[in-house]
Amino acid sequence: MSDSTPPSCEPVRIGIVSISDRASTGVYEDKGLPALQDWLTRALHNPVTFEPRLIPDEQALISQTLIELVDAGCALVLTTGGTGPALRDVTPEATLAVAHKEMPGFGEQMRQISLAFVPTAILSRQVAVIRERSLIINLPGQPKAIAETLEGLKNPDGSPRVNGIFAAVPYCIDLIGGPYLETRDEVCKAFRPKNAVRPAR
Ligand SMILES: Nc1ncnc2c1ncn2[C@@H]1O[C@H](COP(=O)(O)OP(=O)(O)OP(=O)(O)O)[C@@H](O)[C@H]1O
Ligand SMILES: Nc1nc2c(c(=O)[nH]1)N[C@H]1C(S)=C(S)[C@@H](COP(=O)(O)O)O[C@H]1N2
Repeated sequence: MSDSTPPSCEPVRIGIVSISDRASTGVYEDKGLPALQDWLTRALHNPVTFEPRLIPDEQALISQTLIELVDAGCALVLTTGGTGPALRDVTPEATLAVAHKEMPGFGEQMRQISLAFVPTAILSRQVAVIRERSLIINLPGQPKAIAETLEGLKNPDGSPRVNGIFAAVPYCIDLIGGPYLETRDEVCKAFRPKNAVRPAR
């Protein structure tokens, strides 16, 4: 726990899944897992136990991995890669196959944010779902897309220009009975309705 960790911070287990045929077979170095871990470590005060997985674009294996991570107690699972239109891109199908509820707002907002960065943002079919007490979110495979979609776009003075999707993640996890996530405002200011904000202890 770092010095800046509020004393009340609950520990959280987070699954991070990089889905790439080439990174998983060593054709190129995987940059997805380090990017996910770095961003989440910067954004969260909570002590995090990461559950990292690097797997190829195989639908059954992706679904099985997501189920295992939920069963292992991950309150949040973030995937990167395999959301596009290519024949091997099946991450959304594998995610929907394990869904108990769909959360379409996350995909809609991520495509909106990504349009501020690349015109091909509309090619990402990314989805988010709830399975049991876990929120599973697909992010695009470009490593830089991870911070872009989670954090959004900032003005030169650091104020948010387009809200990243992570702003809504802590309250979503509250609502499914997970740990209370506390973010570093300079990276991502989480939004909760007033009655859901826990007073500092
Ligand atoms: N895990 C990763 N590590 C590093 N770069 C990646 C990774 N995943 C994707 N990229 C980069 O982002 C681009 C788009 O990602 P996408 O998920 O569409 O990969 P892809 O073209 O289907 O190939 P693969 O599944 O073999 O990574 C890739 O071509 C690659 O340059
Ligand atoms: N923020 C952001 N979103 C992005 C991109 C990006 O570079 N940044 N790349 C786009 C591209 S080129 C594609 S093909 C789709 C799907 O990417 P994936 O198959 O790597 O998941 O994500 C899109 N979304």
